[in-house]
Amino acid sequence: MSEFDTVLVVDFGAQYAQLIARRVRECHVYSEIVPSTMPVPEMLAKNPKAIILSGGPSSVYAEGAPAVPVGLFATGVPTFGICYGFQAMAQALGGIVDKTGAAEFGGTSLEVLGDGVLFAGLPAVQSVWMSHGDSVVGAPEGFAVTASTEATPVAAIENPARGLYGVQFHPEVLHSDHGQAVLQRFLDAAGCRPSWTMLNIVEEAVEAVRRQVGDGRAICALSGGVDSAVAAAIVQKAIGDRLTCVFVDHGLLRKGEAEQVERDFVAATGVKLRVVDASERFLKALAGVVDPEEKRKIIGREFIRVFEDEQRAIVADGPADFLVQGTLYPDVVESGGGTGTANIKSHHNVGGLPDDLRFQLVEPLRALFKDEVRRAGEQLGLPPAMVWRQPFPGPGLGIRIIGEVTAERLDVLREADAIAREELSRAGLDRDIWQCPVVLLADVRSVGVQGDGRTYGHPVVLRPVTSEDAMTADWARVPYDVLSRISTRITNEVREINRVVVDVTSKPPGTIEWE
Ligand SMILES: Nc1ncnc2c1ncn2[C@@H]1O[C@H](COP(=O)(O)OP(=O)(O)OP(=O)(O)O)[C@@H](O)[C@H]1O
Ligand SMILES: O=c1[nH]c(=O)c2[nH+]cn([C@@H]3O[C@H](COP(=O)(O)O)[C@@H](O)[C@H]3O)c2[nH]1
Ligand SMILES: NC(=O)CC[C@H](N)C(=O)O
Ligand SMILES: [Mg+2]
Repeated sequence: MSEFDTVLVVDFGAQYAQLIARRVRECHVYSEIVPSTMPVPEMLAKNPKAIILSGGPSSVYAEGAPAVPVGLFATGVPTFGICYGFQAMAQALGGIVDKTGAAEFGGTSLEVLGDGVLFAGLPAVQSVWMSHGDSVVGAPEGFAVTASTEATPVAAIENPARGLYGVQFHPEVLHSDHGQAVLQRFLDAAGCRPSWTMLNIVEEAVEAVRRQVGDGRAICALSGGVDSAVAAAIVQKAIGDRLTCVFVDHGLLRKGEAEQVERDFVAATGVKLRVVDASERFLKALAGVVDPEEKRKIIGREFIRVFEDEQRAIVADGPADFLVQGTLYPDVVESGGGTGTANIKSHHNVGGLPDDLRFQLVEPLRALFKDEVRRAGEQLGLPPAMVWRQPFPGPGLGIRIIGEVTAERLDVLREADAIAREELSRAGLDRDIWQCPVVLLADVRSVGVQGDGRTYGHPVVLRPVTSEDAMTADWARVPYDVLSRISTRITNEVREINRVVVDVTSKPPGTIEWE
């Protein structure tokens, strides 16, 4: 018997399918996503202890709407439907789903009815987060209705004898006050043991890499950030010194970054590291380019070209056909890589990869969120400074210069960025702030007065944000005196900049980076 139980999340095209999986993992039960088109025997091969049906954009009664996989309810595996998944379950079992005109979006008050399993011991009235236009108007036979809202009389149903449960609201979002508790009750009812930890995922990942790479060789795209450091540590455990890490100085790094990464990474891990100065080729490729997606694609392509050169350079050692990247789930979903999700921006390591990629990718963290990766990093014994380092995007300062990227502009931004980082650290805010991009509006000028003379310089934008996982973010309330010190120092010390502004936009609607 496996040491831990598995819960499958059947994805009907939800924005937040991974969020469901992650909430299950927070209950110490392993969880992974499968597409709703996966046949039931394939699901059973994964030996699921329970199944969760996700939300999705379709209406169950529409033509071509994704349906519950045939035969699922006959398997006897306890199943929990959420939103679309709830509607699909109700319909499949003979209930009635319709567009009632009673749409609910956002916070909604839910009234618990009777003594069901999912709401046991929870408040009789609670706030839940809704996002639906269709409703279950008739529960299937054998099911009790266990909650309702003003607009939705059938807001939750259950048939504990069959292990089937469904809710109209989204327990996975933090805005549902007792969402995590509802999920926990389902997992308990399904008999899932809380025995899964990050250690399991590390061990599983090491095993999977061993299977994938066999006795081959790999190079790891190493950035000094937490994601690639954890990925490298996992792959090193799997294949030892058949791994070589490659850190690319693309000229878009921050002040002192190349030296710091080279020094600290090798000291902390003992992994073989090659540092490549490729700044000239990146700058050349970016000359004249202003479109963000174009920049991202160029950077993604140049990265790969550098790795190919490196592959040839270390070939004396034997060929390295595998490329390890610290890709996380948000990189994938924003690049449009989820089932039916939109392309927001092409992350260089996913949507920015060239079509003629010859490497086989090794991405042990592709299903995880940053805070989960940090926990894995701690389990692997990486030093806190590495585990807690703020994220810095692979395309670097290239996507923080709005306009063409040039060597001079990079120098200006590097100085401003170094000052902001120094002052935020000095104020002890590193752990409170997720990250603080500094953005140079290179094509914008404004009039200033300095030393009794007129200036006509550029603004920089400070973009301090707080976040749990980079999927959503809020602007950080940095104390005024800290902002004031940053502003004064930047305008005093960086001649080209005569104005500092603060970005007070959450995500959504803004993204964290400006491009
Ligand atoms: N300068 C670089 N040299 C080599 N590989 C890089 C570089 N920058 C990014 N990468 C690769 O791209 C991946 C994605 O970058 P990303 O910034 O999301 O992750 P990270 O740098 O590892 O962690 P963090 O998000 O904390 O910065 C990295 O994990 C790494 O594999
Ligand atoms: O490796 C990366 N390659 C990229 O192309 C990329 N674009 C954004 N980011 C980082 O991802 C998080 C979410 O950023 P956005 O809100 O701007 O999409 C934030 O932490 C960003 O810094 C990137 N990381
Ligand atoms: N978020 C969802 O799963 C929505 C389900 C369905 N499309 C509705 O509007 O009711
Ligand atoms: Mg990074």
